[in-house]
Amino acid sequence: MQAKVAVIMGSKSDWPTMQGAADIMDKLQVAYEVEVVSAHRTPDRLMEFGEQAVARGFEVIIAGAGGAAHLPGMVAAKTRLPVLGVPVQSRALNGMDSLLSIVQMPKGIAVGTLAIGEAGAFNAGLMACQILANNDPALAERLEAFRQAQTETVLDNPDPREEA
Ligand SMILES: Nc1c(C(=O)O)ncn1[C@@H]1O[C@H](COP(=O)(O)O)[C@@H](O)[C@H]1O
Repeated sequence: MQAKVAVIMGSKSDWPTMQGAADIMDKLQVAYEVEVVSAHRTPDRLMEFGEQAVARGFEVIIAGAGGAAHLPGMVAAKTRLPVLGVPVQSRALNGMDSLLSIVQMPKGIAVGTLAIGEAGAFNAGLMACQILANNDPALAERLEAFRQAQTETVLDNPDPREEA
């Protein structure tokens, strides 16, 4: 299946966080590719990735990075594809550095910034699915079913003192 989502990250050490995006895309049967690309450590690779992303058939890019997280903004600068930025939780500053590096883009180059950490990565994957579902009725159905099941789990377990 042609992967329409690219999940890129600044380092292998980001994978435990970025796996959240993979988890929901696996669940919703959306194909993706995963690559380490770093604006700082592999700048030429980043430029090449950004230049070739449309031709490779991607429709959404999820980019996770921690600390001085320039990757999402830089890849957004090189492609018209929507970029979803995931701030990876850094040890020194708890991810506030990552968040602020990603969220405050200059007007004219957009990055959709998600929450810090694995939940943000999961939601980035979910949002990628929501974008693709606009042109994929079968995926839209799977998304509706996922949302319905989530709602039912909450409604079926209203007592906060009991295990879900
Ligand atoms: N923020 C960036 C970029 C980038 O923005 O291009 N490249 C690597 N990094 C980040 O450095 C952190 C530490 O990386 P190491 O664990 O490899 O030292 C990672 O969270 C990575 O995303």
